[in-house]
Amino acid sequence: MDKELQVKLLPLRNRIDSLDSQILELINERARTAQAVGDIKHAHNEQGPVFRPEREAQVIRALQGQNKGPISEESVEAIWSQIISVCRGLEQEIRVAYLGPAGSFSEQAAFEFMGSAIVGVPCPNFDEVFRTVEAGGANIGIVPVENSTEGAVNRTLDLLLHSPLSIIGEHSILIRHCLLTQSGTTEGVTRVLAHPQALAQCQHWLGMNQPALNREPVASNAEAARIAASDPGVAAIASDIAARAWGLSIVAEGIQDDPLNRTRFLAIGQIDTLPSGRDKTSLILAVPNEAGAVYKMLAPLSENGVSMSRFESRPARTGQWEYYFYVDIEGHQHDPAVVTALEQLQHRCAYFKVLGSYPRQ
Ligand SMILES: O=C(O)C(=O)C[C@]1(C(=O)O)C=C[C@@H](O)C=C1
Repeated sequence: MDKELQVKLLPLRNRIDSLDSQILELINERARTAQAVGDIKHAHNEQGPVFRPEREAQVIRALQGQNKGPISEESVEAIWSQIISVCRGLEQEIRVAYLGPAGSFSEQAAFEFMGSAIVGVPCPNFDEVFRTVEAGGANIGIVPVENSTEGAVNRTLDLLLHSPLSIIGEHSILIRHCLLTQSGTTEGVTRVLAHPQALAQCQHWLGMNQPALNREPVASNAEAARIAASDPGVAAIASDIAARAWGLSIVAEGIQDDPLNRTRFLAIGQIDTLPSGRDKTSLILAVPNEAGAVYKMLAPLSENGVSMSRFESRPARTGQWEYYFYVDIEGHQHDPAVVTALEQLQHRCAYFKVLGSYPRQ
């Protein structure tokens, strides 16, 4: 390196070394303090959850509020999610279940939401994610609930209906699909495998660029990558992370029809999340199949100034054109306006379930 450049850089690098030493000492002090918090939690209630989603959201939002830059608010979130993850991991080993195998978007969402200091529990399907968390094999589950191109993930909605678990958080990620094969070309390839949602999200691109490939649905994109890794006649639609995980080559990147394709994931668990100051509450409702019933059912929300941010319906499978309505509202179920609205709403519904309140992303 040029001598003059070295002379200029040296004091700045020395300063960075000294700052890093201070940051390291402070992070370790923070970790020891979190361990002390953990000791108190364990002493008070052996089964008590170490993971407090509302507290983590408050810590990050407070720091974003104090941040004077030049680092961005997203960077504050990324750095402190990781610091908190490590502190939490010292308090207790946190197991997180999601749809595997390695390299799935669910895995990406799990590690982004919970940080790297977790033990991943990949599951073969969404039912198994719920079952694993319900049975205590994992503390948290991560499941997709909606995609910006394809809409609701119906299996997740159906599982939420009967599960005793609560929604404790949400996290959305950008979905970038790639076409993957062993060779990096589609020569000799006859089939393309992917999760049905991914096939739907790439249908236009496939029609224009790979019309000869037979499209076949499988349980997950990562599963498609796993199969492609052992069969040169198979292409998979999956992430670049899956390409690395399964030793595949990328034929084409960003093949989803919508370049801003996002999927929102829910964190599910057995925790009663407290108000964080900026929350959402998810409900499942049903009313008899009568004129104006849905309108009447929802009136208590607007009457109490509670905003609805999502409304989705699923057939109740009674053969009577009856539906379950999946409704997200702003606020926490303990907020006074929400308490009143939910009390009134419950009286108008044939079915009423609070899926949980959790910090808004
Ligand atoms: O405040 C707590 O309850 C902690 O356990 C500390 C801490 C943190 O590192 O800030 C870690 C885990 C919890 O999910 C919330 C916050």
